[in-house]
Amino acid sequence: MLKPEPLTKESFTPFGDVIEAENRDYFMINNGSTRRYHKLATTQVDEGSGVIINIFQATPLSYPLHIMMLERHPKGSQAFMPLLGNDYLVVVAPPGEVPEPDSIRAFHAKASQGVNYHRGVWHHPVLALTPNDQFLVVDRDGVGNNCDEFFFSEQIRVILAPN
Ligand SMILES: NC(=O)N[C@@H](O)C(=O)O
Ligand code: NI
Repeated sequence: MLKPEPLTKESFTPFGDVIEAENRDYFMINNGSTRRYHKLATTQVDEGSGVIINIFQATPLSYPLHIMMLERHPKGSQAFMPLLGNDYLVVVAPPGEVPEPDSIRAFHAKASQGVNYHRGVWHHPVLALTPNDQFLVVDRDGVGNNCDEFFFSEQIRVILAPN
């Protein structure tokens, strides 16, 4: 059974960045009225591609969830930031030719935390916990395929239990 662990900058390092203000460095801007939590994550795109900003509106899958597939974006990073104040789940595996079932990890992301998957990191499509939840998504826009999907064989039973 795959149980989500708390999402922290340190624990997520093999997969990308955590976008959050809590306990992060900042400097003051706008004449002292604003804290700038600077460069919490960086976007990665291949030569000649651009970075776009989207909103994903997602509905929860049913849990416990049989993780049947993971995907990766070989040409660029992909960041998710919750917009409506809800926690969500993140399921990832390290970059590699195919995702290794034993290396799959799940994280419980707080509503104040975003994630930035580095290019090539295997991840499950967005896992909302609240109906019609919305996320700001920053990712790559360019020519060519930027989404590889990998489906596990029937015998591989990775079950995500959120609580
Ligand atoms: N396919 C798509 O745009 N969404 C996925 O990449 C995802 O990570 O949710
Ligand atoms: Ni994705």
